[in-house]
Amino acid sequence: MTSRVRDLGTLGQAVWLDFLERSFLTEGGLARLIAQDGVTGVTSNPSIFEKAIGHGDAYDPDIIQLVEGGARGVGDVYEELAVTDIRTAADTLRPVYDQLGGADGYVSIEVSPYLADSTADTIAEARRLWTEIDRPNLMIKVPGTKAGVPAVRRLTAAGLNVNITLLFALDTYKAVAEAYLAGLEARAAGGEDVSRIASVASFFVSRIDTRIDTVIDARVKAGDAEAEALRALRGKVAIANAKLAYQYYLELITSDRWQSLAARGARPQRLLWASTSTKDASLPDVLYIDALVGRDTINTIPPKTMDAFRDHGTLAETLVEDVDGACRVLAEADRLGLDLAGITAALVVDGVGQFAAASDALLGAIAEKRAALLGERINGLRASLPGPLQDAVDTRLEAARAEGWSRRLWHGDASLWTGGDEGAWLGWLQAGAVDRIDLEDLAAFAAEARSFKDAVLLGMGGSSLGAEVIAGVLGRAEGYPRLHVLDSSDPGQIATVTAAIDPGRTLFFVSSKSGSTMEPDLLRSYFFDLVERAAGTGRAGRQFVAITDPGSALERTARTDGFARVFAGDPSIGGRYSVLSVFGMVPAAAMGIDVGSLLAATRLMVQSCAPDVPPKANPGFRLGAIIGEAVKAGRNKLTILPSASLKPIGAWLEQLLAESTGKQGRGVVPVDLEPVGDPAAYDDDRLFVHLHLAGDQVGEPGARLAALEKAGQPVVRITLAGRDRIGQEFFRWELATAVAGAIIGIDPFDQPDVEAAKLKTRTLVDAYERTGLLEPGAPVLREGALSFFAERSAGDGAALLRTHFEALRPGGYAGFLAYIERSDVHEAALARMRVLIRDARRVATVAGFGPRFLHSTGQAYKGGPPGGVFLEITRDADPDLAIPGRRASFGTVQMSQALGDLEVLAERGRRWLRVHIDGDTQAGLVALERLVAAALA
Ligand SMILES: O=P(O)(O)OC[C@H]1O[C@](O)(CO)[C@@H](O)[C@@H]1O
Repeated sequence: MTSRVRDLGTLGQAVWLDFLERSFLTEGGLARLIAQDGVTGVTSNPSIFEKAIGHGDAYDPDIIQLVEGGARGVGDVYEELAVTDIRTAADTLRPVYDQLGGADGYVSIEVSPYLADSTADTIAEARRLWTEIDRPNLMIKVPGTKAGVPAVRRLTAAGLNVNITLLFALDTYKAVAEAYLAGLEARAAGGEDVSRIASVASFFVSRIDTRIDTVIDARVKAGDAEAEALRALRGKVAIANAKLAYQYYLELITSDRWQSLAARGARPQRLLWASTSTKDASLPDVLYIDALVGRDTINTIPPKTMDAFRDHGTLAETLVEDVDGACRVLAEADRLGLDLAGITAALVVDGVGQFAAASDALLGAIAEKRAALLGERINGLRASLPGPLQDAVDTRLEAARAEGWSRRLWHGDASLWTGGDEGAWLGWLQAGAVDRIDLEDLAAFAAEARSFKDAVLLGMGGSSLGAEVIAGVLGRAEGYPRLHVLDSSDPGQIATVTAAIDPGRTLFFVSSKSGSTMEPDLLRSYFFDLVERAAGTGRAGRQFVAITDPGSALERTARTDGFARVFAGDPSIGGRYSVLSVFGMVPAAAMGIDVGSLLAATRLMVQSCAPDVPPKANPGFRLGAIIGEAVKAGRNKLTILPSASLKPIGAWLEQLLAESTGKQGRGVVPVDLEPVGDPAAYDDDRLFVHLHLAGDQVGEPGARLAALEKAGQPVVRITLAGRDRIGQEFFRWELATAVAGAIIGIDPFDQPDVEAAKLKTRTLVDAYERTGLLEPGAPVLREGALSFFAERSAGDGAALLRTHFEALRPGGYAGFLAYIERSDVHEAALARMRVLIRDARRVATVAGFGPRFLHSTGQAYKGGPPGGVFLEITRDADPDLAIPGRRASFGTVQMSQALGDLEVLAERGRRWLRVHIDGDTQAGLVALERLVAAALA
């Protein structure tokens, strides 16, 4: 059968197919084109795969199999699918390749466009694909970028077939041709065979005209004096450019340099015309086939254009016709100021961008299919946002995609944040990885832990909050110790834990990344002494376990005191990001929790947030964009509304968000444990996040969310199908916080304002050790059991409180800093006062128990957004508790912390008032509540 397409071969031009798709391959489409039209090759690119895989359901059975077969990430899924298709195409073309002795019969696959700026990464990926696909008639496509050209030389020298893509400019083509020659020469110099290597230089044609003609049309429309001359160049420049490239090729193959390689059997690098479908409907649809026919070249043609050529193409060796005319076209373009060099340079950048966008679309489509397949195995997220916020989030996600944020974040590119040392603090990204936690060792440790009735974890902030969530949400398994978290210097709180345990049958975790935090150190000495007294001198160590970063003071103490175990943290993970590392997993194991399956469930989320998942399809990025854009829109009070079983996650989220983002006068102020109210109670500074565990009652938050949503408040709903999905939220929120930090423009891994309060405390405690004195200042008022400390007096207690609350402004917030025992009763008393203030003033309210919050939200209260108005509550430590070997008691330490905290708040210009309770704390709180109500009335 005759075929006009096949006849191109008689003129020395090979025809390749610029298309690939699974069913087309498996149903014999390619084989038919080979047989009927003499097609001798196939090219693919990210856009082709996007069209093939990203739409419809042809690949779904494979995707299901891949996802179910090992919960793989989307990049892996894509590659498996692409590799399968490329192998099939290569095998279909193999007879052609064999028949032509390797002169043709190739199929091309492109390295990831994300690597276009890195020579080393391009080389590594090309080699990986070459080895994985393992076909002699494979070509690896490398972009003709600055970084791509040196890769061509190295890959050619290594014996790979290379197709250099995205060539527009003659100069780049010359550099690429040179790289091929140099690569072959390097091989020849090493005595290696050069006869089995093929290469093509893919010149993109129509895109040049599209750009130039747009400029021409604009100038003509604007009444350019040269309108006629400009119009005459429409649809001509790209072809002229290609003709000159071909002239260069003809020169090159006659050069001595080439001839000596040819004598060794080397094959010339053929020119391949790509982008040959006509984009401008006013030009002939076979323009870029008809005009580019020449010996030893290739035209890679999309199916529709091939059909058109088959129907009405013209067969003539046009490439060498009227070369002078081509020179004249380019000279005329130059005279008319059409900037071909600028346009071709921009086209390379654009081309990489387009392929990256296609890859993103494809990976996003796979991510969506994967998420649908995983169903409830992955926690859901639904957001209902007011229009402008939704628009800002969408714009951000698209910008983040175009700027490669996901990949840059995973690669530790600090320019996403402040360009500081952020890249050194990303160890948590790997924390969910299988090999990071020694599961066998943890299982052995869990078996040892069974002999204890209770476990007490001594640690602050990130060194305890994660473990507390795990204990509260997952609970201990039968036969394993009950976990008590002690993150306080409050004597009452310490006494409560002490009373709840049998010191001789309790395991103690001393948990501190830095190993130098004051509270766990004091608590360690207190409990060590207690156990020594119960178990006998020299025997306490076996009940103690340290979790700390290598080389810390705590590690040394643990060795000296004969601790049973020392678990080493990862110094590239900051405290608040450490829950999926030993800081959360070791206590989890002690509670009999199956850490392996917790991490396996978590990994589904990690993979959903992987670098190759574009931001819009990436659950962590989506949440981060919502938080970051909400902050930018003034909605910086992230109000946490968990369902009953998830309540403990609030404190962990508070630290993560506040300490990470609350600095330089910006960031999130998390609002936890504030009872949910009616829409009228809220201003427009909120973002509500509801976390719901399947099986929990919808309850208060759930029921009121709809009303809030209706009132135009932004509401995010996160759903967990099971308790073991809690790890997914740890990871999602860590990533979201890092993303929000990038949007807000701060370093989410430091805590610059925490240190100040620590220093003040230390000074006060040290002074006390020397003098036995702690000067709490003189109250401006005593009223019943309450003493008021303020900058100035203002009448009675209610009046003082009224003046205090009058400082609250829209967008500000009221804070309770309670240096009292953390208990349900106290929490409820604070909650009642919070509601009074919120409903009276329409401001957000926060509350923290001291010193616990100092290691958490304290950062944002001091360094974050202004507008905080703080009421500090202290009380007499009665009974107090002594600290072994120290003059200062726990009560003294706690009071020093309260005073140090206030000093720093005052220094930072925050509004403050301290109320000290004499005698019974509960009664004092009741009295205070009455005064607060009166003050707000
Ligand atoms: O684990 P460490 O070093 O004892 O620190 C405990 C907590 O204290 C802080 O450093 C704040 O003081 C937190 O960032 C941290 O999570």
